[in-house]
Amino acid sequence: MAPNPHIKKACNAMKILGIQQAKVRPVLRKLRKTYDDNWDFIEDDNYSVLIEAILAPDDVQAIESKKEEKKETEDVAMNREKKKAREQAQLAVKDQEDDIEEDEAPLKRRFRGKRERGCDNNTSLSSTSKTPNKEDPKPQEEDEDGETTELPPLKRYFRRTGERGSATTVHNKASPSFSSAMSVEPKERPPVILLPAAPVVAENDSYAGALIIVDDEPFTDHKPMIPENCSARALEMRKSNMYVKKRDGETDVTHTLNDSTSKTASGMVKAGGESGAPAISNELVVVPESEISAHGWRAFSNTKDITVGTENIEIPWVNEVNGEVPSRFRYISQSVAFRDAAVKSSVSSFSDDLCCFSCIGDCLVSSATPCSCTIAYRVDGVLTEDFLEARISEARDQRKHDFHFCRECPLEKAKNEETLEPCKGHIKRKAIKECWITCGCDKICGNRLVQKGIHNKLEVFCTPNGKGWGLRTLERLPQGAFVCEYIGEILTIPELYQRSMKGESICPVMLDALWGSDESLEDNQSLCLDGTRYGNISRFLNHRCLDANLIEIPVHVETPDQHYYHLAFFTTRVIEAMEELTWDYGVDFNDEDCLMKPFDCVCGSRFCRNIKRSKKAKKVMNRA
Ligand SMILES: C[S@@+](CC[C@H](N)C(=O)[O-])C[C@H]1O[C@@H](n2cnc3c(N)ncnc32)[C@H](O)[C@@H]1O
Repeated sequence: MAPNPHIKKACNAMKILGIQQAKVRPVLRKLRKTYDDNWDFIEDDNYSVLIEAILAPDDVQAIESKKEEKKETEDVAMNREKKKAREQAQLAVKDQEDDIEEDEAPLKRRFRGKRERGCDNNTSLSSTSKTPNKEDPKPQEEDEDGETTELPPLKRYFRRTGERGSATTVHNKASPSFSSAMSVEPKERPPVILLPAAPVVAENDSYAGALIIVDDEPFTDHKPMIPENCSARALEMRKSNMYVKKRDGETDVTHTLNDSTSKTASGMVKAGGESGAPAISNELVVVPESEISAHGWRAFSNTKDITVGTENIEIPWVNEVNGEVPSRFRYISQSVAFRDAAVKSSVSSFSDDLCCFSCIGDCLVSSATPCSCTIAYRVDGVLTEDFLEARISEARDQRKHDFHFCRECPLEKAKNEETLEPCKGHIKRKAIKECWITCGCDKICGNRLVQKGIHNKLEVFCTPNGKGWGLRTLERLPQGAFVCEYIGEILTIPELYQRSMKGESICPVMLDALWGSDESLEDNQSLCLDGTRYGNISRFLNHRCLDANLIEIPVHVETPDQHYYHLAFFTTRVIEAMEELTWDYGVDFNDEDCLMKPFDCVCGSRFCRNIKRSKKAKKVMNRA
């Protein structure tokens, strides 16, 4: 029988608190009986019922009535028992902490790829993933016991007195044991922030669940994080997660977990409940505040919309696997040139033959003049079957690959080696040309699809099989549908190499569809996109060898200059709701020169290129 995912989730949550599975399971069994298998109750409020029941196992019945009581008086702060339970749990964590070798700053850990632990999988294509059994391409199954050697996330982020690294202070009057476990008193206290590992989603509010400690910084800097029009409901929902520390005139006023009102000097935010005792969050992460921008904050805390309002629709993120949050990046919905890239978008550079000057209305439906731009879209907003099939077969069938070869390949030149290696070739790709403002048609024209942006319901989620974060659709998508564009910084190839040389994480996609067709490609014309620092949801798309459900197609919109184009992802087949979206990065897992840091592919495709196969199997694959 398949393991019950709720049980696994509960055990994982308890493991984070240092409570072993053996203790959890029997109590869970009791609770399930008591609650008629209603997991909502058990999972509510970060398993508070379960924690209580574990620490007072004979009291399940009492807990139930307590729970009801709590429901009635929604804002009454957590009762003593619960607080005690949490303190004890924190203490347990603290005790285990002694074994941990602390050798790097907590923030680094948070942002660095930690594929082994699930989702802290820095988006960069250059991080290393969990090493799977290369002989077994199957995505790694969730394995309860398989994680026993790993450190629970909570432990990793807590520091203790006297430890190295950036010192942090967390005052916690409500929970002395917790406080003492975390207090470090350096000569100069740097500002710190507590991140809730699993932020709360607030309904009808764009801000949710962040927890702030502002120290020695004007509070106004953090204003965007706590909108003044924040709803009472949102405040309530966050009360268990938000604490504000503020320098109030000459006095350093610390509003702590135990304060009756956590109120800023300006009176802007009241984080405490009516009872005056905000609950302690059991999944706090201490990070130096100095390294988190206000924008970064929004990205972390807003589970409801990772795009921070920049897209047509909200795109939530969820983590049902562990307590990690997505790595820091700035969300942008349009690519931006980093520095040297020659990207020219001017109306004057469009000659009449580059646009459908004489079209009227919608180019896809008006038949008076055949539109010179349209080649790919159908009136129902998807790619024509012929166009899509041709692109898929070009991409997947190596025999149909048509290559351009550069005289001096930008990729080879950027290596700065003594001898210039010959170009390895760039696949010729047919591009879509969309109508633009220079065309005669209307804005509603069906040949303006990619430029209108994302319109499907998508979600960023933590994959359960070691790939880190991924992107999935929340609705059924037809074949040939536009999903999203690869957005990032537009870099020249020399700029990309500079980043790579510095050891920076990079997540590049080459815009090389026309390299080699142009005899004299200048340095500032050989371009790529890097979504690491600035990017959109496409930075969460994971790789799948060959039979991915998305394909990337070049799209020209506002730049007749062919060196820069948009790279848009379309569905290769019907995709059901909740399916992960993937594309074939085109990585050669044997290429040691590859700019992208290698990862061990767990795509699960039977065509996976990262598996050592017998010659016979390879032949079969090539024939497929
Ligand atoms: C563009 S990012 C994709 C998002 C990423 N999973 C994250 O958590 O931010 C690319 C990185 O994801 C991981 N990844 C993507 N596809 C993978 C696969 N098929 N198998 C293992 N890791 C994968 C690799 O670490 C890769 O460097």
